[in-house]
Amino acid sequence: MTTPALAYIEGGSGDEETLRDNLDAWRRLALQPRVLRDMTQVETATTLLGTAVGAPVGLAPTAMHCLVDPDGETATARAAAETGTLMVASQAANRSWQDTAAAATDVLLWAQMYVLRDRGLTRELAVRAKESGSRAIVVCVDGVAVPRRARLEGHAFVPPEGMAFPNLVSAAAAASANGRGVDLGAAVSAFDPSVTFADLTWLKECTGLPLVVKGVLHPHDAAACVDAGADAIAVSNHGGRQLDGCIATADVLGEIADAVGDRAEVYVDGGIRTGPDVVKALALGARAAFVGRPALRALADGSAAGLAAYLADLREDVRRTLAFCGCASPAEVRREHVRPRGPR
Ligand SMILES: Cc1cc2nc3c(=O)[nH]c(=O)nc-3n(C[C@H](O)[C@H](O)[C@H](O)COP(=O)(O)O)c2cc1C
Ligand SMILES: CCCCCCC(=O)C(=O)O
Repeated sequence: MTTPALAYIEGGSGDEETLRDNLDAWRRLALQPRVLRDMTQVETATTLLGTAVGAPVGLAPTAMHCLVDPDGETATARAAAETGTLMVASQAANRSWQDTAAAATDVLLWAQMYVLRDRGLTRELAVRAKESGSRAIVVCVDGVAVPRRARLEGHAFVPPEGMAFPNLVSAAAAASANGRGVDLGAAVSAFDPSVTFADLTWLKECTGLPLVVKGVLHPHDAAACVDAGADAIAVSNHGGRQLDGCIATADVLGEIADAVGDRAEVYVDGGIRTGPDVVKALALGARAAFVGRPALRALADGSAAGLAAYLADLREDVRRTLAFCGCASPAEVRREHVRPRGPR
C-alpha cells in the first residue's frame, strides 16, 4: 500500500481527537461480571433486522477495498459469508453491489448510500442495490461537509488511475465508462448537504427495504429518524473522520438507545476492537457493533482468509466475554453489566 493510501485508511479528521477518543471511551468503561450462572453453552448468534448472524458484530461500510486487496469487496464478501457476518457494502466500493452479492452464496449484504444531489440517480442506485440482493439500505448522514484530513495534507490521496466506483454512477455512465473516472472530490461533492429527515421517508419509499440511518450522535435526532421511518440507528462519527472534536460513540450510545427504546434497532461503530468492547456496546443498548479499520487491516494482511480468521477470532472473544459476564447469549447482556471505570 502507498503511504497516502495508508494515511487515508488509518487517519481521522482535524487533530484526530475524536479518532483517539473513540478508542479511549471504550476503555473508560468497565464490565461488571456476574458469576455462578452455568456458562457451559454460550451462544454469540443474534438477528439483525430479522436476519440471523453469527455474532453481534458487523463489517462497517468502508470505501475502496481494492486499495488493500486486488479482489476488493468480493474478497470481503467471501470472508463475511464464511463467518456468518453482516457486510455493509459502501457506495464508494470498487466492486458493484451486484458482484459483491454474487461473490459468495448466502452473504448477508446491506448497501450503504448517501442521498445525492441528483435524486433520480439516488433512487436508481437504491433500486439497483435492492435488485443486487441488499436486504437493507444504510444511509450515511454525516457527509454534509468535507472534512480536513490532517494526515493527507502534504501528500494528497488520489484513488489509483482506473479505479472503478460502480455504485456511484448511473447504469448509462457505467456502461460507457465502466464506472471509472470518479475522483474523490467529485464523488464527495455529489453528496447532498441539504438532506433532511423528510429525505429518509422518501428514500425508504424508493425500495421498501428496511432503512438504517448511520451517523447519528444525538438522542433527539435518533428519535426523529425513527419517526421518519428508520428501522435502525447506527451511532457513528464515521470513525473520527468527519467532525473532529465530536463526542465518542461510547459516550452517547446509552442515551440514544434509551431515546429509541424498542422502536428500532441501535448499532454502534468507532473504536470497537475487542470482544469486551462489543459486550460493553451491547450493555449500553446496541444490538450489534461494527468494525471499520480492523477489517481493512485483516484484509490487507491475509485477503479473504485473513479477514475470516480475524472475524472468527473476534467472535470467540465475544463468546468468552459473554461467559465471563455470566451471559449465555447477547440478549442476556444488561445495562448493569457496564459502569464507568473507577479512578486509576
Ligand atoms: C478507510 C475508510 C473508509 C470509509 N468509508 C466509508 C464509506 O464509504 N461510507 C460510510 O458510511 N462510512 C465509511 N467509513 C466509516 C466506517 O463506516 C465506520 O464508521 C468507521 O470506520 C468505524 O470506526 P473504526 O474504523 O474505528 O472501526 C470509512 C472508514 C474508513 C476507515
Ligand atoms: C470515492 C468517494 C469516497 C467517499 C468517502 C469515503 C468515506 O466515507 C471515508 O471516510 O473516506
